[in-house]
Amino acid sequence: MSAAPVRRLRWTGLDAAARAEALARPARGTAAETREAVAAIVAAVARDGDAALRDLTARFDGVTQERIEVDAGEFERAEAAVAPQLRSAMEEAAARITAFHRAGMVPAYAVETAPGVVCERVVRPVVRVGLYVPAGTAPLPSTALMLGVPAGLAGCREVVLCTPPRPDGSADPAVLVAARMTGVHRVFKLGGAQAIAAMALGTATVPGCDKLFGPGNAWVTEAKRQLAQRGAVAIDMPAGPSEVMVIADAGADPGFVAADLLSQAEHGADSQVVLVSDDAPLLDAVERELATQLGALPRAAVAAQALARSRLIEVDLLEQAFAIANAYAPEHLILALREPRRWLDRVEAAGSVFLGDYTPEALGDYCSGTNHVLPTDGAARAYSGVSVASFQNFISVQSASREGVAGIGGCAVILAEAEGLQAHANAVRLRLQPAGAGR
Ligand SMILES: NC(=O)c1ccc[n+]([C@@H]2O[C@H](COP(=O)([O-])OP(=O)(O)OC[C@H]3O[C@@H](n4cnc5c(N)ncnc54)[C@H](O)[C@@H]3O)[C@@H](O)[C@H]2O)c1
Ligand SMILES: N[C@H](CO)Cc1c[nH]c[nH+]1
Ligand SMILES: [Zn+2]
Repeated sequence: MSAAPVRRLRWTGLDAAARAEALARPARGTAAETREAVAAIVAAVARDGDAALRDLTARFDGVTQERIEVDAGEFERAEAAVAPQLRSAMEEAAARITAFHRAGMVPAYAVETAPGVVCERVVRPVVRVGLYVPAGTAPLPSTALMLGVPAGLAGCREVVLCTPPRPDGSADPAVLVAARMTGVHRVFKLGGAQAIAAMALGTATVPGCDKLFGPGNAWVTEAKRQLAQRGAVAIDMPAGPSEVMVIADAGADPGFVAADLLSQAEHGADSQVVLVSDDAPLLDAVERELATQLGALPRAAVAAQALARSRLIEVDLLEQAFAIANAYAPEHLILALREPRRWLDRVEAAGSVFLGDYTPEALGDYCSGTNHVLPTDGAARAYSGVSVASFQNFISVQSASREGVAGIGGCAVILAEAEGLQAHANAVRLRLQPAGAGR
């Protein structure tokens, strides 16, 4: 397969409108069509529960389901089907994901903010969580690790996982092994918007969850958005089609850069890959490498479609590249630069950053230890990737002694009266009276 023509742009020559257009994510299919299709799927699941799940799975996955939930026999068959080498790679990855995520756990704390007044924050797991593991174009057992490990560290009481069925009606064995490895309690063979609706709304078979996690295609992401918007469930973040932006200088290896771009392009036709460089010869060399490497990929057809919607941007100065990256807020940002750490302070919005020529994004996808469930579509401006905290609630607690309220109560009374909220003022003032005075 020959390389798809990747759009090449010179930043300096673009006016404001052309720059905005250059950084806009291309519309996926027709967005309105996706919105309407998802609304209909959600309405069907709300109305008909399991019957709708069976219909929709037949329609979109081509599978007629007797049983939606994975049973003990299927888990056993999965354990037997997964090669020992794959199992130990998953164990190795899970250990590093655990190490990184455990180190980032936020502790409870307490502060005496005034004599006799103690303010605390205690940490509790979200009780029932729903994980989505994609398996449309490729089953992603690594996503089961990325979600299962932090859910386990948080101590969630019920961890439910949905993943699309294979054509024979079974779930991907490696996804099942990863689910078991991380302590997931129940697995359902459901994909797409119907899986999200089932976990958000609950059906006779699938328990309704408090919060949903995980990436997915346009239907999955839109279902999460719609269900969160109507208050049916909380969600982690918008985590849609994969994206990578590479900022490369003249010293970057064009082969490495092309390989990193293709590694995200192969996820799906709607993946976004963008290269920004201050070196025209590097951009030329990457274009040539893309053509060569693409031809050898089994998923060349998918990657070529993604490349056709992506771009190579030439800038005058690397400073401009960082302004572009912060405006675009990519899911993944690779700094293929000679002194990448020196530039890190300039990064304001990105899901995950990869420093230097020897840190391919694929390491973060699988086994460096960081999470690969990350905000897409510019959501990295305000959202962070999944962490243990995503699976926790942080509850503030305070206690004041009689002396404590005596010390700070006057402050509350003044503020309450300024807001015209007399009952608030009374609730404090009553406690400021000497013991037994009029009570
Ligand atoms: N942002 C992240 O953190 C992150 C991480 C991993 C993967 N991803 C992305 O996740 C996505 C996975 O997508 P996928 O498609 O391979 O798997 P998926 O599991 O997300 O979607 C497959 C499901 O989509 C449903 N579907 C298919 N066609 C449909 C239609 N016409 N109408 C309604 N529903 C339909 C089916 O029910 C099917 O089970 C990719 O885009 C990948 O880039 C993102
Ligand atoms: N790159 C994806 C996140 O955008 C994660 C992934 C899973 N497997 C391979 N890659
Ligand atoms: Zn990937």
